[in-house]
Amino acid sequence: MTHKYMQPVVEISDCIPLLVPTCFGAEDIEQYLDMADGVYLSGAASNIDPTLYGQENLTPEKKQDLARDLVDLALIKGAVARGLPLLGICRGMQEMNIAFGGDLYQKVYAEEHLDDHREDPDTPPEVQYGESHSITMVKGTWLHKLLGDTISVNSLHGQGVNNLGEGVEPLAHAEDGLVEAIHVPSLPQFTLGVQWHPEWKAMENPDSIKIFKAFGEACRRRAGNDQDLRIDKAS
Ligand SMILES: N[C@@H](CCC(=O)NCCCC(=O)O)C(=O)O
Repeated sequence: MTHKYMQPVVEISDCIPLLVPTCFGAEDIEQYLDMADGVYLSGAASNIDPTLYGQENLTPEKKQDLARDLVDLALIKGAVARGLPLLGICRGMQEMNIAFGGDLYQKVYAEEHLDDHREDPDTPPEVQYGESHSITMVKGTWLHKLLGDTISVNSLHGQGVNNLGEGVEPLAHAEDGLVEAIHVPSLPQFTLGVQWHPEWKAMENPDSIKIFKAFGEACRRRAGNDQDLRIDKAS
């Protein structure tokens, strides 16, 4: 978990991060969840083990991280059971879809009907995380109310959501139709997965600010602590 992912959760969501190590298995997940008011799943370069969604591995040249897969799937299932808000970014959104029984395109770039959503790794980070394409929100959804009809997003992924998991619904699509945001509207809590990276320079992006604020508010509602009780705001 890098500073890039943590900073907006601290500075915009106004949450206190509690990091869950992925190297000790999922045994202690319930104890971590006892201390949490929400679950935030970051992106990462590794691909999810496709046997977890019933497919053979079509990208053996790519890194996997089964330890993270197992911990994050357990975190998602625990968060669902406990009514904890869920925010997943990029790989985190892909994990959410798999946790609900969905699957992925293992190579979005090899699908004839889809564009290549990968970054150019030979360019500087500012270029890799720069605006890449537009997405259109599904009308009538809460994300449409929050962000409007369309926004521009960055794009740094080779895989993408194909069949949606049970109860998972799309909130936004890319120009080629690829699912760019999901939620699980049958659940009472805030759920949001996004395929782009709102955490990148989030303070400079009004759409990212709205997303991280919404997550923070959902966490505070879950904690039963809507009011801002910070000492520096008390006087
Ligand atoms: N392997 C998946 C993961 C995509 C992803 O999360 N990329 C982010 C990597 C860099 C970062 O964390 O900022 C895929 O390729 O679809």
